[in-house]
Amino acid sequence: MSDGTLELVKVTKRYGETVAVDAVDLRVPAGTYCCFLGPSGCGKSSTLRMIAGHEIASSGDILLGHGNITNLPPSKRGTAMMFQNYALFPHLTVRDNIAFSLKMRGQDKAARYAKAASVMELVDLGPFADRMPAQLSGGQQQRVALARALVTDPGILLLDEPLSALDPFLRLRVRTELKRLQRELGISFLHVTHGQDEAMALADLVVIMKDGKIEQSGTPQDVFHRPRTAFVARFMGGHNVVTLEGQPLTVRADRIRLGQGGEATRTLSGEVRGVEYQGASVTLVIATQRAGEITAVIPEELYFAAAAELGDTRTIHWARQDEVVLSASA
Ligand SMILES: Nc1ncnc2c1ncn2[C@@H]1O[C@H](COP(=O)(O)OP(=O)(O)OP(=O)(O)O)[C@@H](O)[C@H]1O
Repeated sequence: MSDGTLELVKVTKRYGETVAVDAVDLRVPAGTYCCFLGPSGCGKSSTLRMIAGHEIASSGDILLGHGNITNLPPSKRGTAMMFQNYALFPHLTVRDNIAFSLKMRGQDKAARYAKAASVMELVDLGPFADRMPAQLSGGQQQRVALARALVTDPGILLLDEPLSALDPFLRLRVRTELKRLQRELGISFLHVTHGQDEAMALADLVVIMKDGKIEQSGTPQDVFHRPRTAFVARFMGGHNVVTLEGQPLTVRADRIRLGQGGEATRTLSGEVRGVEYQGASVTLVIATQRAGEITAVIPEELYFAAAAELGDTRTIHWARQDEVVLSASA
């Protein structure tokens, strides 16, 4: 297995007039679970495909371990990619699907079947070795795709929306499984997703992209506690973005409380526009004059001590230390 620290240096991808990835710099230390997060079209998949070698960078350098892999063919990079649609060969058994790339590399049958068996064990596919892909469930097909990517002992595994085809229940299970595998293998996983909850649950490093650029990167806690821009705060969810005294700032919805605040708090009042019971908490939307609509997530017992009806006027407050000042951005 190669040393897997990945570095992108001013990596750019242009498709004609479109700049899909714009001079991106990023360092992913070996053994990191890294999630690329961002809205559709922000350049996540293009970045991944350039790392995999399925696209060639228009400019910039991609370094893996000690080597510059920018222009190497995919099979020489020490990376492997798991595709969204799995791309399994329908006429090959699970075992032969998994062993296929070893065959392409000229390994003899005994060696490639032995390796395929060890990877099948890793992802619990042993009992299905002789089945055809059409005889597998969606979750099992997904594990074959995963095993097929891992069979070459990559230094980095690239996953493009690996969970998007699964139902919500299976998605959670496979998510746990991916994290376990990444820890067990000790290699970096680079995982493209639309889902902030997926990124928060899995990542050591979250990279939030917008318009081909990295808007912010850091641990999930960093990004959630200290979003730098309104875009990041909104994209991560659970935040209010307001402008008070000319200063854009964000405060988490779960940091807002009902009633008058004391020292070092910000107090506002407004009309209750929405009340949603969510079990452990109640979500209120309060239309304030000074800061527009504020969403407050109030623990159930605090809410029912002073329940609100639509149209009521309510005072809310938050601690100033819970405010995060935002830098100018869309
Ligand atoms: N082969 C291509 N030819 C031309 N334009 C492309 C090509 N691939 C991607 N693009 C454009 O590049 C931009 C980034 O696309 P990319 O697929 O990297 O985004 P993404 O963040 O992965 O989006 P999604 O989440 O929808 O998959 C988009 O504007 C897209 O239309």
